[in-house]
Amino acid sequence: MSHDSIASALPHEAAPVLEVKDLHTQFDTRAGVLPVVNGVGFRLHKGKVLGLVGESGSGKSVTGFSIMGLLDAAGRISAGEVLFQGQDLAKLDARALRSLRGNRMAMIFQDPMATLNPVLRIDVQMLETIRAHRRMGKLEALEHCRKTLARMGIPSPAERLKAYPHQLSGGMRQRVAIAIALLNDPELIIADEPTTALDVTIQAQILSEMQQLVRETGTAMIWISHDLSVVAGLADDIAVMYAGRIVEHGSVDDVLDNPQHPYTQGLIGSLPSANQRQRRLQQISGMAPNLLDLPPGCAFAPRCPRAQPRCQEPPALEPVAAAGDTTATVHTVRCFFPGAAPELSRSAA
Ligand SMILES: Nc1ncnc2c1ncn2[C@@H]1O[C@H](COP(=O)(O)OP(=O)(O)OP(=O)(O)O)[C@@H](O)[C@H]1O
Repeated sequence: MSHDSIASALPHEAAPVLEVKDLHTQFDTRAGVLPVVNGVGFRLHKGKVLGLVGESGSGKSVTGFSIMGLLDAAGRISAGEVLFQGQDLAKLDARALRSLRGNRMAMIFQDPMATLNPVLRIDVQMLETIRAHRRMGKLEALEHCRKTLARMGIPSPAERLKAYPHQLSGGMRQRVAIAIALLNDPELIIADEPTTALDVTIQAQILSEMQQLVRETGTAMIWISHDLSVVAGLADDIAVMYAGRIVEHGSVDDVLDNPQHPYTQGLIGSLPSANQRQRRLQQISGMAPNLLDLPPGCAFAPRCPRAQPRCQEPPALEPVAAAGDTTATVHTVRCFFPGAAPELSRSAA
């Protein structure tokens, strides 16, 4: 039984906020058609955080852009569905997508200046975001802006509202960009490595604020990161991407305590840990694949210590154990030879 049929057989499952089905995204490049997302699928429920992880170039950001309708002119969804509250976003035109973004769904970028306009005061930018999507008197809207900045841990929000972006520190700018994304109470947030450029203490504060926000508002969130340790503390589920495919998916506990795919095990093995002096940092040998020349079977096989002749065929995403009668995400792995590597689990790290 495939993962999809198991997931749809779960009893009394609430409708997901987002369901991505067999998503394929390509770019036209000079060298040819680049297949960047190659059959990604998952469900995301209200109040849940999915951590999308993988090495640079694995297709995490393009998955986020595809969902949000933010692909540039060279990119397109070539197959699949992106069901947001049941509506297929892949079929909406640019105008309809624009009206959903900043309103019912929002994206947060690594660089806050992708959101902020350098020549406009913060209050002007925030008020514009509110006015574009809802009716609110100016005083009420300003109060809403102040509260939203305060919610993101910004001190003296009334003063910050009068500032220009360059008058704020990098961490503060990112908090403001996140506050703008939150202004209209989105049902879905996609955060693309928003804390990667910040120092670790500010990163930890923002992660904890985001976690609280999800608990309070029930927003569903995708947190994109190359860093498993960041998503470990924040996400409910993890999807590990390699060469545009999900190779392992499940709850944080399942994926980190019982990783089955050699690639997930490699990512966990490369994490620095508290007892690092007793354990050598491991590397995943070899290079990420050339997307223009993907192997016919498992894309990870050329780097995989467990590869066998059968890996010339493409493995499907299959459940690790028989699905129980719970609504928790079924732990799945895309590998013909999955297996535990207990010395690499989070508890051993
Ligand atoms: N606009 C584009 N045109 C052509 N190729 C693109 C475009 N955007 C992304 N790509 C290619 O798609 C692949 C995946 O990129 P993506 O940004 O999704 O990776 P990622 O997993 O998010 O990595 P990173 O953490 O480095 O951002 C890369 O090979 C990249 O070069």
